[in-house]
Amino acid sequence: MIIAVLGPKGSYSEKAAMQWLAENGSEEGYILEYCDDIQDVFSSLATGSAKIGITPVENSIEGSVGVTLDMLFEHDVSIIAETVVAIEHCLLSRGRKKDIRIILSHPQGLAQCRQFLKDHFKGVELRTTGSTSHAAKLATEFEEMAAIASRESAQMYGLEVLVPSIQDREQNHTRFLIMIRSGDAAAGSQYPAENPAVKKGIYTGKTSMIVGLDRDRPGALYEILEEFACRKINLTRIESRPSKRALGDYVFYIDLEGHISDDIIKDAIYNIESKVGMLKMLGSYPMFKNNHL
Ligand SMILES: O=C(O)C(=O)Cc1ccccc1
Repeated sequence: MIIAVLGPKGSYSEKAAMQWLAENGSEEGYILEYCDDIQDVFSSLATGSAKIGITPVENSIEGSVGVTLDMLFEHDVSIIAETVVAIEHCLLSRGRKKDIRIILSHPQGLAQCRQFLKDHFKGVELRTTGSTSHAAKLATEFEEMAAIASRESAQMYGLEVLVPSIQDREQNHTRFLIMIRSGDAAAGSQYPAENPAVKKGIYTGKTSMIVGLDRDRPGALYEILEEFACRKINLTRIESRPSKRALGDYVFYIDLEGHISDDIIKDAIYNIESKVGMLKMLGSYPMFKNNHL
C-alpha cells in the first residue's frame, strides 16, 4: 500500500503517517511516496499512484491550511482518519547564527515562528518551500541558509540545531487528514464507513462536509446549523472559505461529532440537503483522541 506524504524524508507529514500507522498497529507493508507539495499528494491519489494521502489541515497557532481545504473541494477524496502531531520547530543550519542571511520553510513553518523571526532575524530574507524537510535539505547547500524544520530533519540532513523550539507558542499541534480516493474500496476496506470501533463506542465518530448556500439571504446559515442544534449534534469546527466564484461568496467547512451510520446524523444531513445549493460529504471517521494533548 503506497502512502503519499510531503517529502523529502523528515517532513511532519511523514511523522503523521508513522504515527497513524502505529495507532493502527500496522507499520509494515506500507511504502511512502514523497511528494513536492500538498497539491501533488492529491494528484497522486487522483492518478491512483498512491492509495492513501496524508496532508496537514489545521494548526493550533496558524489555523487552517488553505491549500488542503481547497483540494478537498476540488478532488474526489474521502477522509478515513485524522491524527494530531505535536510540532517542535527548530532553526537548523550548517553555518553559524550570525551568518544566516536566508531562512527557508513551509509557509506554515514561517507563520508559526513569526514572532521569533521578527525578534531575532529582522530583515533576513524568508523563502517558502513545499515542506519543512525540503527547506532542511536546501539549507545543507550554503552556510548562510537556515531552515525551520524538525529536530529529526537536522539529524537526517546533517545540520546543527541552532535554536530549538522556536514556535511562537510552546504548545503547537497540527491535525493531519488521512484520505483515499472516493469509492476506492481497496484502500478503504480496512476503515469502512460502518467502522466497528466507532459502533462499539471505542471511538467517537467525526463527520466532515462542505456546504454551499443556494443564495445569500438572512438566516441561510442559521437554518443549516439549526438542523444540528435541534438534534444536539456537536460541531467541532466551522470555517468559511472563498468559493472562488466571486468576492464575498463562500462555502462552509463543517466538522461534527457523530458518524454517518448514526441515524441522527443521517437525518440531519437528509434535511440539510434540501436547503443548500451544494453539499459535499468528505467522510466519517474515528475522531482523534489523545489525553496528553
Ligand atoms: O512541511 C512539513 O513538514 C509538513 O508536513 C507541513 C507542515 C509544516 C509546518 C507545520 C506542520 C506541518
